[in-house]
Amino acid sequence: MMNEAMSPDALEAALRDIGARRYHNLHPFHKLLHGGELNKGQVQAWALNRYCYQAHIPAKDATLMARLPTAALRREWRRRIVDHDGEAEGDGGIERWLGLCEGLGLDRGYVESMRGILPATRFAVEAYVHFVRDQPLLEAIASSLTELFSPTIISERVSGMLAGYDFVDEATLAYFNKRLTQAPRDSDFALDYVKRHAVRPDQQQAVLAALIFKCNVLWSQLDALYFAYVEPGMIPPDAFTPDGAR
Ligand SMILES: O=C(O)c1cc(C(=O)O)c2c(n1)C(=O)C(=O)c1cc(C(=O)O)[nH]c1-2
Repeated sequence: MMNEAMSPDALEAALRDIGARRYHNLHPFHKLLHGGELNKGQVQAWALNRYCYQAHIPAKDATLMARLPTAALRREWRRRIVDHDGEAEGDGGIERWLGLCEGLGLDRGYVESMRGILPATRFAVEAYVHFVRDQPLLEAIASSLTELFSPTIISERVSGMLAGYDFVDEATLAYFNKRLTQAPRDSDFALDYVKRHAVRPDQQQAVLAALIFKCNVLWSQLDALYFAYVEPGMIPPDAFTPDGAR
């Protein structure tokens, strides 16, 4: 534990160092996904499970927004909810994620029901929602900072998947185009907030821990996918089975 406060820039460097060592671009499942080395069933399993994450993000952001003290902060944060839910039926990131799932041949109703989600996916996603609901606001905001690192992985993913899979095209991956502008806008705001408000050493250690927690939320979802659909291939009862009965 450090006893002295870091400068805002040193704090940013420490946050970025966490991303460099723990962000989910480093996970073996992502390396397979982006390298074109998975089969269609494995890519379907990824999209299906990630739907659970996407679908919970607006709930997470609504609980965070409820605790923001000013109209200016709430206005800023509410854009995230609109980005995911859209302004109208048929619009927004969740809809685009469903489009990705359908483009991969999954049934929309099956995806939305979340019946085939891995138990560990659900636990990880719920842990994130509960963390943001229950922890101090500063830590809740800091937990979104994985998005600082997402533009790089999204670019790698889109080019890797287009090159690697004949069952994927640009329309299927449309979700990611918007994220390339939304994520930097959101993470710039959150980073600025954290640098201005995490001034004491205990606050700085808490925001670093929050980012580590969030990296673990993302990492453990990929562990579960790897264990069920790559090796040793242990699919839990009632979870999605590629080409199998649903
Ligand atoms: O494709 C990715 O690897 C990736 C990563 C992350 C992230 O780092 O948490 C998010 C997203 N995508 C994403 O699409 C998204 O909407 C999102 C919201 C959040 C958040 O914590 O509020 N993270 C992410």
